Amino acid sequence: MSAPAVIVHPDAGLLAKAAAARIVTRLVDAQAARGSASIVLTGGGIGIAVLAELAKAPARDAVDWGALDVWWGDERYLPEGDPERNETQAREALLDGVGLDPARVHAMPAPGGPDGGSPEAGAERYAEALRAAARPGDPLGVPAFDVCLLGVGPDTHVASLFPEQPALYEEERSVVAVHGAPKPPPTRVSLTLPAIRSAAEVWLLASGEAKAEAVRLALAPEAGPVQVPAAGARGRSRTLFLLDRAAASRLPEGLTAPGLL
Ligand SMILES: O=C1O[C@H](COP(=O)(O)O)[C@@H](O)[C@H](O)[C@H]1O
Repeated sequence: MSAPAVIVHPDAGLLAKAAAARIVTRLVDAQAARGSASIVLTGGGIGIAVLAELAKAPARDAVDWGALDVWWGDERYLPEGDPERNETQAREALLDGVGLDPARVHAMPAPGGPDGGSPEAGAERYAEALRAAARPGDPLGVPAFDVCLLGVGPDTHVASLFPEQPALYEEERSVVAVHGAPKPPPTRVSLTLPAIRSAAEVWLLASGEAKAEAVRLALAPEAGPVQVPAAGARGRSRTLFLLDRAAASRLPEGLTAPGLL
């Protein structure tokens, strides 16, 4: 697991633009090296703002969108097309406007699909799709995503992994159903921390004063992932905290890159 690096932008708007530019570079580099790329999307305010900026980015078509696998870190277990689904919001912000291969857009399950209304069955089906995309030897049967985006909640949750919930003890499964989430809706589907850690790069996004304490805790050396899920989200080769000044306002001096605060 990589040690986190912190990059601070002046405000949420610039954070979203800079993260979008960084995604273009990351995907273009991966496609130049291997011919294809993969990304894990997040929901949430700043996560969707980044996708909207990506849709407007002048360099966006440097990405070969048809050679990109799109996965999700979590989904709110709501019917397909529901405006609160992370998938619906991502489609509106970006996905419907670029030339993705529909077979490579791996939406998480919804009630009413082939799972008989069971989020557990949906989670297992998603884990199977991950296994099918993984290479032999990939731990847990999860592909080594080029980049996994994660919003950080004010309670330090990432994906749909909320503090102290059973999903945080999961070591065998890559995808789980979540019941009783403290943020609506209560039923969700989520990658587990071991699955998130299979990503080459994990980028945690946070903006606004309401996230400042969560960000501080996520970077505190003593934080454990059961109490502070964001502290357990790390990439194999790189972990970035992409913040605005307000979200970074409680970090100790010396943790942020010089000249950026
Ligand atoms: O419900 C969710 O919340 C988190 C964070 O959202 P934010 O609006 O506080 O940034 C998000 O990362 C997750 O994907 C989503 O399902």
